[in-house]
Amino acid sequence: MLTGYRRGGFRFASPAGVLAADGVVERIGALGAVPAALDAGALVVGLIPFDPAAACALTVPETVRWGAPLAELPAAARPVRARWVRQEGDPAAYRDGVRSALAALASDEVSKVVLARELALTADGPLDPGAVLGALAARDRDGYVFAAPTGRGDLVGATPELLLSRRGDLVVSNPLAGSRPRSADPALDRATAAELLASAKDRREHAYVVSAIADALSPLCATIDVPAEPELIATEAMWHLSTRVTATSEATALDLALALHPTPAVCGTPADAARELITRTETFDRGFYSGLVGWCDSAGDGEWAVALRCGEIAGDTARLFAGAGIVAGSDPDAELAETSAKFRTFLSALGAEENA
Ligand SMILES: C=C(O[C@H]1C=CC=C(C(=O)O)[C@@H]1O)C(=O)O
Repeated sequence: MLTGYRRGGFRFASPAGVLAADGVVERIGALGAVPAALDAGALVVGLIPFDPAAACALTVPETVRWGAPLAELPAAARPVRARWVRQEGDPAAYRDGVRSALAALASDEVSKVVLARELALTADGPLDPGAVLGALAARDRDGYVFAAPTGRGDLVGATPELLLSRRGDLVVSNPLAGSRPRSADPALDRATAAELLASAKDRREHAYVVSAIADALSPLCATIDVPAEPELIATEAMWHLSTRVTATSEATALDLALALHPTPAVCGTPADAARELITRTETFDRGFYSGLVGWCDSAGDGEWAVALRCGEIAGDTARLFAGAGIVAGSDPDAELAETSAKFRTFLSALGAEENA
């Protein structure tokens, strides 16, 4: 179901199952144009950008199929056989950006900001987004693996972060923030995880996200449960601090997700000052990276993941994105290393490595 992805389609694999949507009944280019009511059984699927005022890439698809979760299927690893001819990125500029963010933090302009960088890889021929999707799905059986058209190309990724799901009236939001790269040495890997869980700086970075989510959800929910302590979760490349917030609400999954987006896991605190600092510091347009990817149905059920660990594939180029939360006490070299580690899953699916 996943590798059959073609431009104009939509694929979204979550721990609940795989959604394959194809064909277009209606294209929705702005959040204000999302139909207030859908025909029974119809879905809205696609991408919402980091900047909610920018154009979105949502559709009401013609056909919708659901399949078993990836974790229940055999993993068919299929590396993308591309010959890479060029790689462009500017790690030094990222480090400088972190330094200016630290100055903004010191002057109390913001308490947290998430800064991202871009890595562009060029192959000697056209890339197949369906093959990249398949390679990511073979490596990540438990996360949210997706492909969707952006207008310029296709955004393909494997994100660990669920912004929000709603089934019936049960709402789940699972923010992540505070990270360490994993290690191939099991003892070092366990020690790194324990160090992350005990790190006051990372707990602060995480707490900004959890409290923003609790504040935004509370007025829209009849009940809400916010665990007091974060837990650890692992992807192939990263450890993260994670908090699973549960709530009950009658609002739709899309309305709830929009009330949260962008959280301090991708923007910062306070949000307006952080967004301004991001615009001033980052040298590229985030587009759909750190936006939302998912679906909502006519009953208001749905799942929206944060579009991270992803790349936009257009022709022979893959543009990858990764960011890291900066708070007082962050170290520019460590944040750069964190973004490199976050690139790793996508790069290994491409059969590539970051040039030092
Ligand atoms: C912004 C990204 O990650 C976010 C999600 C999890 C952990 C994060 C962190 O520890 O900085 C980020 O807030 C990214 O992967 O590009």
